[in-house]
Amino acid sequence: MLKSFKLLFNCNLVLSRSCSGYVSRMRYLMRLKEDDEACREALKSGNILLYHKLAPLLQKTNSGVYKLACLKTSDLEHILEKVGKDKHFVNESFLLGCTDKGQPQFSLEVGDLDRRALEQECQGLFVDLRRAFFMITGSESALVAKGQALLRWHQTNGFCSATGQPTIRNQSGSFRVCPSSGITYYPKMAPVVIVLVSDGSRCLLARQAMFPPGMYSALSGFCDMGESMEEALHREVAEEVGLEVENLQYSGSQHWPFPQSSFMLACHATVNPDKTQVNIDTAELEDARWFTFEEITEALQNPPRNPKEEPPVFWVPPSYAIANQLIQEWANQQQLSRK
Ligand SMILES: NC(=O)C1=CN([C@@H]2O[C@H](COP(=O)(O)OP(=O)(O)OC[C@H]3O[C@@H](n4cnc5c(N)ncnc54)[C@H](O)[C@@H]3O)[C@@H](O)[C@H]2O)C=CC1
Ligand SMILES: [Mg+2]
Repeated sequence: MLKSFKLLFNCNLVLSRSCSGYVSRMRYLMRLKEDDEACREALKSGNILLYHKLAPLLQKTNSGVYKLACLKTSDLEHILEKVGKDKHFVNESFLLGCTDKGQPQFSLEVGDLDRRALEQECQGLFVDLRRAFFMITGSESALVAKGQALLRWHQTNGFCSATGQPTIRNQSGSFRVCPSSGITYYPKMAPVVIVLVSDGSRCLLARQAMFPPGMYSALSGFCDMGESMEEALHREVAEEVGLEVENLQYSGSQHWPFPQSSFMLACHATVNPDKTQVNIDTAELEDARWFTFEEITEALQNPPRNPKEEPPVFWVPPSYAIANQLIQEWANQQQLSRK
């Protein structure tokens, strides 16, 4: 018994020595997800992102730009006590990941506490997430989006759909379980296709009535049950603008926290340049138009910077959104083909 234990112990040592930093971090996170005690321990030396009614806390740096606020657990405990909350409230946090240096990261919803008092104590500002995407970097955006999505999922999955009984979270928040039925619920994302359609020299962008004024994006839509990505993509373009696309080219994927966590699958596609007449489904879209390379270049170079200022007449989603990536790729391709 002792011999086999020693062997196992040595194997683990060899494994951890031979593992790359990335592999070690992933193994560490895997353990935190599954081991409540280890996760509680990690929280003590972790960083926490704060959300007030799902709006993340940002802090202004000395250079005047905003960054995502990552509070040390011990500092947050102190702040909570100052605003009249028990410091053990930090244990409600959910595990998000860890930094390159192995520092665990968590998210915590503080919507029941006084927003102004917290902003003052933390020297920050709770900002609507869509607005925050224009204010922080890409890697911060991915983390803050994940944090919000996880909080929202837990807020809306507090009861078992089979028994109606309350579900209980594990310490990391990687699942909830109904003690009555034994059903385990895991956080979910809905698959969504997004496609930038080109006729060779122009690209097709559309807007929904709910978009902010002037913003146009690539065509998108939720996958139906049983559909492949390709089928969903052909169907969505046909439904929304009455066109048949060909030459699908996969570009990439992204988690998107709205409306309830989407898994975005992004592609390029083309239409026959002789068949570009759009026929809009007005129940879904307010407008859909073909944009030239010059219009796209101008929009990419002039994103709206200050939400208080009048936005440009035509603009595209922020650089973090995968729609922006598709538009960038198309513009780069056009530039190359024009040389
Ligand atoms: N990250 C990015 O660059 C972009 C992300 N998106 C996201 O993609 C999502 C889907 O795009 P839409 O064009 O609005 O989809 P859509 O064209 O399928 O229309 C939305 C409608 O689909 C129905 N629907 C079907 N399954 C649904 C589900 N699982 N959840 C919610 N509604 C469902 C509802 O009636 C809803 O009103 C948007 O909510 C948006 O957040 C959209 C464009 C760019
Ligand atoms: Mg759509």
